[in-house]
Amino acid sequence: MAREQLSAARYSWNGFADRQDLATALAGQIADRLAGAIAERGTALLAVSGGTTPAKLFAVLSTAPIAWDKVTVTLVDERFVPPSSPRSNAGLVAANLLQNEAAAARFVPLYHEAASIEDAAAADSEALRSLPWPLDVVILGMGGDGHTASFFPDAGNLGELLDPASRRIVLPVHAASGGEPRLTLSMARIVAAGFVALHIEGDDKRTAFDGAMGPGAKKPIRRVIEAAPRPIEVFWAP
Ligand SMILES: O=C(O)[C@H](O)[C@@H](O)[C@H](O)[C@H](O)COP(=O)(O)O
Repeated sequence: MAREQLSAARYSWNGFADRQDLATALAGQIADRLAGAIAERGTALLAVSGGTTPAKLFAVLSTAPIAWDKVTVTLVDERFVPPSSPRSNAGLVAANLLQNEAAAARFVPLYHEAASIEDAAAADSEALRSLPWPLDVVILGMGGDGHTASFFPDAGNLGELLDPASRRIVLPVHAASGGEPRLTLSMARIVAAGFVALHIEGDDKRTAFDGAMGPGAKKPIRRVIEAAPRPIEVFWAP
Protein backbone atom coordinates (compact mmCIF):
# COMPACT_ATOMS: atom_id res chain seq x y z
CA MET A 1 0.00 0.00 0.00
CA ALA A 2 1.38 3.37 -1.01
CA ARG A 3 1.69 5.58 2.06
CA GLU A 4 0.72 9.03 0.76
CA GLN A 5 3.24 11.37 2.28
CA LEU A 6 3.69 15.10 2.27
CA SER A 7 3.32 16.55 -1.23
CA ALA A 8 3.98 14.09 -4.08
CA ALA A 9 6.45 11.82 -2.33
CA ARG A 10 4.71 8.48 -2.85
CA TYR A 11 6.21 5.20 -1.80
CA SER A 12 5.26 1.77 -0.53
CA TRP A 13 6.95 0.57 2.65
CA ASN A 14 8.01 -3.09 2.83
CA GLY A 15 9.39 -3.84 6.32
CA PHE A 16 10.99 -7.19 7.23
CA ALA A 17 11.99 -8.83 10.51
CA ASP A 18 15.50 -9.54 9.28
CA ARG A 19 17.84 -8.88 6.39
CA GLN A 20 17.71 -12.38 4.96
CA ASP A 21 13.92 -12.25 4.70
CA LEU A 22 14.29 -8.90 2.93
CA ALA A 23 16.88 -10.29 0.52
CA THR A 24 14.68 -13.26 -0.35
CA ALA A 25 11.59 -11.13 -0.93
CA LEU A 26 13.32 -8.39 -2.91
CA ALA A 27 15.30 -10.86 -5.02
CA GLY A 28 12.03 -12.62 -5.84
CA GLN A 29 10.41 -9.39 -6.98
CA ILE A 30 13.43 -8.40 -9.06
CA ALA A 31 13.53 -11.84 -10.71
CA ASP A 32 9.81 -11.68 -11.49
CA ARG A 33 10.19 -8.23 -13.06
CA LEU A 34 13.18 -9.31 -15.14
CA ALA A 35 11.40 -12.48 -16.30
CA GLY A 36 8.37 -10.39 -17.26
CA ALA A 37 10.51 -8.01 -19.30
CA ILE A 38 12.17 -10.91 -21.07
CA ALA A 39 8.78 -12.43 -21.88
CA GLU A 40 7.53 -9.05 -23.15
CA ARG A 41 10.49 -7.76 -25.13
CA GLY A 42 13.06 -10.52 -25.20
CA THR A 43 15.50 -8.73 -22.94
CA ALA A 44 15.77 -7.06 -19.50
CA LEU A 45 17.84 -4.16 -18.19
CA LEU A 46 18.82 -3.99 -14.51
CA ALA A 47 20.78 -1.27 -12.69
CA VAL A 48 22.09 -1.90 -9.20
CA SER A 49 23.78 0.24 -6.57
CA GLY A 50 26.95 -0.55 -4.72
CA GLY A 51 28.02 0.15 -1.17
CA THR A 52 27.83 -2.21 1.79
CA THR A 53 24.10 -3.00 1.82
CA PRO A 54 23.38 -5.08 -1.29
CA ALA A 55 25.80 -8.06 -0.97
CA LYS A 56 23.25 -10.36 0.69
CA LEU A 57 20.57 -9.41 -1.87
CA PHE A 58 23.02 -10.03 -4.73
CA ALA A 59 23.86 -13.49 -3.39
CA VAL A 60 20.18 -14.52 -3.33
CA LEU A 61 19.40 -12.85 -6.68
CA SER A 62 22.35 -14.62 -8.35
CA THR A 63 20.55 -17.96 -7.90
CA ALA A 64 17.24 -16.86 -9.46
CA PRO A 65 16.18 -19.32 -12.18
CA ILE A 66 15.59 -16.81 -14.98
CA ALA A 67 17.10 -16.41 -18.46
CA TRP A 68 20.11 -14.41 -17.27
CA ASP A 69 21.66 -14.61 -20.73
CA LYS A 70 18.94 -12.15 -21.77
CA VAL A 71 19.65 -9.75 -18.90
CA THR A 72 21.97 -6.75 -19.09
CA VAL A 73 23.24 -5.53 -15.73
CA THR A 74 24.73 -2.08 -15.24
CA LEU A 75 25.41 0.18 -12.27
CA VAL A 76 23.41 3.05 -10.82
CA ASP A 77 26.72 4.69 -9.99
CA GLU A 78 30.42 3.99 -9.68
CA ARG A 79 33.43 5.40 -7.97
CA PHE A 80 36.18 6.53 -10.38
CA VAL A 81 38.36 3.54 -9.55
CA PRO A 82 39.31 0.40 -11.53
CA PRO A 83 37.43 -2.85 -10.86
CA SER A 84 40.45 -4.15 -8.91
CA SER A 85 39.89 -1.48 -6.24
CA PRO A 86 38.12 -2.50 -3.02
CA ARG A 87 36.00 0.65 -3.55
CA SER A 88 34.75 -0.56 -6.95
CA ASN A 89 31.02 -1.23 -7.33
CA ALA A 90 31.83 -3.26 -10.45
CA GLY A 91 34.05 -5.43 -8.28
CA LEU A 92 31.24 -5.82 -5.73
CA VAL A 93 28.80 -6.88 -8.46
CA ALA A 94 31.30 -9.30 -10.03
CA ALA A 95 31.98 -10.97 -6.69
CA ASN A 96 28.40 -11.16 -5.39
CA LEU A 97 25.86 -10.94 -8.23
CA LEU A 98 27.54 -12.21 -11.43
CA GLN A 99 27.92 -15.73 -10.14
CA ASN A 100 25.77 -18.89 -10.12
CA GLU A 101 22.90 -18.54 -12.65
CA ALA A 102 23.48 -14.79 -12.97
CA ALA A 103 27.01 -15.39 -14.29
CA ALA A 104 25.36 -15.63 -17.73
CA ALA A 105 24.23 -11.99 -17.62
CA ARG A 106 25.94 -9.26 -19.67
CA PHE A 107 27.57 -6.65 -17.44
CA VAL A 108 28.12 -3.09 -18.66
CA PRO A 109 30.41 -1.16 -16.29
CA LEU A 110 30.60 2.58 -15.81
CA TYR A 111 34.29 2.92 -15.03
CA HIS A 112 36.57 3.54 -18.00
CA GLU A 113 40.18 4.65 -17.73
CA ALA A 114 40.04 8.26 -18.85
CA ALA A 115 41.93 11.51 -18.42
CA SER A 116 39.04 12.92 -16.39
CA ILE A 117 35.73 11.92 -14.87
CA GLU A 118 34.09 14.14 -17.47
CA ASP A 119 35.72 12.17 -20.29
CA ALA A 120 34.68 8.90 -18.62
CA ALA A 121 31.06 10.11 -18.33
CA ALA A 122 30.99 11.09 -22.00
CA ALA A 123 32.40 7.68 -22.99
CA ASP A 124 29.81 6.03 -20.78
CA SER A 125 26.92 7.89 -22.33
CA GLU A 126 28.01 6.64 -25.74
CA ALA A 127 28.63 3.09 -24.49
CA LEU A 128 25.26 2.88 -22.70
CA ARG A 129 23.16 4.61 -25.38
CA SER A 130 22.58 1.32 -27.21
CA LEU A 131 21.26 -0.49 -24.13
CA PRO A 132 17.57 -1.54 -24.26
CA TRP A 133 16.22 1.50 -22.31
CA PRO A 134 14.16 2.11 -20.22
CA LEU A 135 15.48 0.24 -17.24
CA ASP A 136 13.20 -2.55 -16.11
CA VAL A 137 14.54 -2.62 -12.55
CA VAL A 138 16.61 -0.18 -10.49
CA ILE A 139 17.88 -0.95 -6.99
CA LEU A 140 18.79 2.20 -5.07
CA GLY A 141 20.59 2.57 -1.77
CA MET A 142 20.64 5.61 0.47
CA GLY A 143 23.20 7.29 2.63
CA GLY A 144 22.54 8.80 6.03
CA ASP A 145 22.68 12.25 4.40
CA GLY A 146 19.77 11.36 2.15
CA HIS A 147 21.86 10.83 -0.98
CA THR A 148 21.01 8.07 -3.41
CA ALA A 149 22.98 7.00 -6.46
CA SER A 150 25.76 9.59 -6.44
CA PHE A 151 23.37 12.49 -5.91
CA PHE A 152 25.30 13.85 -2.96
CA PRO A 153 23.87 16.99 -1.33
CA ASP A 154 27.27 18.72 -1.76
CA ALA A 155 27.66 17.77 -5.44
CA GLY A 156 28.55 20.84 -7.49
CA ASN A 157 26.17 19.82 -10.31
CA LEU A 158 23.29 18.54 -8.16
CA GLY A 159 20.76 20.50 -10.20
CA GLU A 160 21.89 18.75 -13.38
CA LEU A 161 21.99 15.35 -11.68
CA LEU A 162 18.37 15.78 -10.52
CA ASP A 163 17.05 17.38 -13.72
CA PRO A 164 13.99 15.28 -14.68
CA ALA A 165 14.32 16.52 -18.25
CA SER A 166 17.99 15.62 -18.61
CA ARG A 167 18.85 13.79 -21.81
CA ARG A 168 22.17 12.64 -20.35
CA ILE A 169 22.60 8.98 -19.42
CA VAL A 170 25.72 9.17 -17.24
CA LEU A 171 26.96 12.27 -15.43
CA PRO A 172 30.19 13.05 -13.59
CA VAL A 173 30.02 13.96 -9.90
CA HIS A 174 32.48 15.85 -7.74
CA ALA A 175 31.35 15.80 -4.13
CA ALA A 176 33.64 15.86 -1.10
CA SER A 177 31.18 13.65 0.81
CA GLY A 178 31.33 11.02 -1.93
CA GLY A 179 35.06 10.38 -1.65
CA GLU A 180 36.41 9.73 -5.15
CA PRO A 181 34.88 11.46 -8.15
CA ARG A 182 31.80 9.50 -9.20
CA LEU A 183 29.91 8.43 -12.31
CA THR A 184 26.15 8.20 -11.93
CA LEU A 185 23.07 7.50 -14.00
CA SER A 186 20.97 10.63 -14.30
CA MET A 187 17.80 10.85 -12.22
CA ALA A 188 15.81 10.97 -15.47
CA ARG A 189 17.04 7.49 -16.43
CA ILE A 190 16.51 6.10 -12.93
CA VAL A 191 12.92 7.23 -12.40
CA ALA A 192 11.89 6.00 -15.87
CA ALA A 193 12.47 2.41 -14.70
CA GLY A 194 9.51 0.06 -14.56
CA PHE A 195 10.35 -0.89 -10.96
CA VAL A 196 12.36 1.28 -8.57
CA ALA A 197 13.27 -0.25 -5.21
CA LEU A 198 15.06 1.52 -2.38
CA HIS A 199 16.98 -0.97 -0.24
CA ILE A 200 17.96 0.31 3.20
CA GLU A 201 18.90 -1.50 6.41
CA GLY A 202 19.33 -0.49 10.03
CA ASP A 203 17.59 1.93 12.37
CA ASP A 204 19.81 4.84 11.38
CA LYS A 205 18.80 4.53 7.73
CA ARG A 206 15.10 4.31 8.70
CA THR A 207 15.45 7.47 10.76
CA ALA A 208 17.24 9.18 7.90
CA PHE A 209 14.56 8.12 5.43
CA ASP A 210 11.70 9.27 7.68
CA GLY A 211 13.52 12.57 8.15
CA ALA A 212 13.92 12.97 4.39
CA MET A 213 10.18 12.43 3.94
CA GLY A 214 9.32 15.04 6.54
CA PRO A 215 9.16 18.84 6.24
CA GLY A 216 12.29 20.82 5.48
CA ALA A 217 14.82 21.06 2.68
CA LYS A 218 14.32 18.25 0.16
CA LYS A 219 17.19 15.78 0.16
CA PRO A 220 18.11 13.91 -3.03
CA ILE A 221 16.18 10.76 -2.08
CA ARG A 222 13.04 12.88 -1.65
CA ARG A 223 13.61 14.54 -5.02
CA VAL A 224 13.91 11.12 -6.68
CA ILE A 225 10.77 9.77 -5.02
CA GLU A 226 8.82 12.86 -6.02
CA ALA A 227 10.04 12.67 -9.62
CA ALA A 228 9.14 8.99 -10.01
CA PRO A 229 5.94 8.53 -12.02
CA ARG A 230 5.07 5.47 -9.93
CA PRO A 231 5.44 4.92 -6.17
CA ILE A 232 8.83 3.47 -5.39
CA GLU A 233 9.07 0.34 -3.22
CA VAL A 234 11.07 0.82 -0.02
CA PHE A 235 12.57 -2.36 1.45
CA TRP A 236 13.81 -2.09 5.04
CA ALA A 237 15.02 -4.42 7.76
CA PRO A 238 16.57 -3.57 11.15
O1 LIG B 1 28.36 3.79 -4.74
C1 LIG B 1 27.66 3.83 -3.71
O2 LIG B 1 28.10 3.98 -2.56
C2 LIG B 1 26.17 3.61 -3.82
O3 LIG B 1 25.66 3.50 -5.02
C3 LIG B 1 25.48 4.59 -2.91
O4 LIG B 1 24.44 5.34 -3.43
C4 LIG B 1 24.99 3.73 -1.78
O5 LIG B 1 23.81 3.06 -2.18
C5 LIG B 1 24.73 4.53 -0.54
O6 LIG B 1 25.86 5.34 -0.29
C6 LIG B 1 24.48 3.58 0.63
O7 LIG B 1 25.68 2.88 0.84
P1 LIG B 1 25.77 1.73 1.96
O8 LIG B 1 24.97 0.57 1.43
O9 LIG B 1 27.25 1.41 2.03
O10 LIG B 1 25.21 2.29 3.22
